[in-house]
Amino acid sequence: MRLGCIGDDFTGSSDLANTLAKQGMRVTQYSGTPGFDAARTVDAGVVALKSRSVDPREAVSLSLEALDWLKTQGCEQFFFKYCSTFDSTPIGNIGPVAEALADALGAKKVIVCPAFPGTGRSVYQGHLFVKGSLLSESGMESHPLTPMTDSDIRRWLARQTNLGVGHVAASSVFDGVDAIREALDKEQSNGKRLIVIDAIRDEDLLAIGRAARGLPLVTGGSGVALGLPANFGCTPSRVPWTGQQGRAVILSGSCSSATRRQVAVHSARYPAFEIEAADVVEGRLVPAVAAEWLLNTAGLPLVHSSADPAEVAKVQAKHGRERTANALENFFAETARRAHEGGVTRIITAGGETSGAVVEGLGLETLEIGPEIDPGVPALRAGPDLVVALKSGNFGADDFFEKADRVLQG
Ligand SMILES: Nc1ncnc2c1ncn2[C@@H]1O[C@H](COP(=O)(O)OP(=O)(O)O)[C@@H](O)[C@H]1O
Ligand SMILES: O=C(O)[C@@H](O)C(=O)COP(=O)(O)O
Repeated sequence: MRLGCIGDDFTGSSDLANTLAKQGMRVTQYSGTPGFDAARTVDAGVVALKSRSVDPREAVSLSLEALDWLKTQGCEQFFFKYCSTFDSTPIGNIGPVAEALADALGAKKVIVCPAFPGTGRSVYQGHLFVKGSLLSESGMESHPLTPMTDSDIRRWLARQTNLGVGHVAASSVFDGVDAIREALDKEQSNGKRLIVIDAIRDEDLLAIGRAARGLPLVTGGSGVALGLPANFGCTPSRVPWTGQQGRAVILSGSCSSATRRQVAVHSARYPAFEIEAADVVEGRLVPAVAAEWLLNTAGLPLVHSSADPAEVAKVQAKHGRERTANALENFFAETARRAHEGGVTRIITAGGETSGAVVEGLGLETLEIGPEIDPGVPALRAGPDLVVALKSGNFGADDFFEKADRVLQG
């Protein structure tokens, strides 16, 4: 293994794995830090953690454990993957984890770059934009767990860390690899260790990737990983895939705008079961009921709790943010387990936390990376009789669910 990656959620990890696989690396995604050695054929290992929304101390300890394992697998460079919308709170977890990894690796200048132009995320003058809106006006300001109310990544990150936060401006990035290296060195000599870099286009990310050659630690969205495989001699290639026949279901616990559109489009054509969060938290609706409905419903059935921000706020005010999230995540995990037990062979999930809960609930240890369904979302093989797609909240076209199932079938 040459590139060791730590993802702060499961959809994000598959997004990163997808980028690396398309650029020619042989990639495996692991659910949590494995208790076994990676296969010798793996070039890049992605340890998926559910560390985005936990206590910062837990996130640091999970990430350091993953780092230790990746080191023992022989990695030469490490990548910390977080969301292209920089999902975090004023106290973490991006800053604390990046700081701990930098200290553990003795990294003196660490790139921070959430840009992912393929999905409309760009960083300019240290500010993050999502499809033409500032991050704080993109809908992310009302995310159920990590509301992003400040688009200035430098300012937001500085609240989370004791390390100096620097910046490399677009003008240096446009001037190419040497200018980027010079700008990083300058920030380092000014005492800045976490350095936000502007990036607007894929070519910017490729240049940043080349400039990152030899740096022990790189952090960002999957975009900035675009240029890393070339540093290891890899070239873009077609990702092999054998499809999976059988029955499919969709589970969505994402309340992001893109998912809500996808849920609306899918519900107009296929059976859909909308669950009320309060029914789950208060125990009126149990997974057995949802699983039975899925197993008795033909077509491409969808179970979802993808409510709008006002409804989310209402249930959170009554039951608390964490309690509501945990109840729903456990609900989806158990529903998935029962559906798989009942013979389902293709599972499509929407939402990072939701997907993490489902993958852990199903006990899936490793995921092999297949072809891309929509930007940032690959098909994944979890075992001889199960394939999955883990869709990030704001990724995917409006007809994503139908399309995902076609790709999973092969
Ligand atoms: N109707 C709802 N009300 C409150 N919280 C919800 C509702 N539906 C889902 N959630 C919770 O909101 C969080 C959504 O996060 P996630 O699954 O990561 O989606 P996304 O990828 O869109 O951010 C999860 O913890 C989920 O359990
Ligand atoms: O970088 C991204 O945007 C994604 O890979 C990702 O991490 C999204 O997270 P969720 O929206 O919580 O699924």
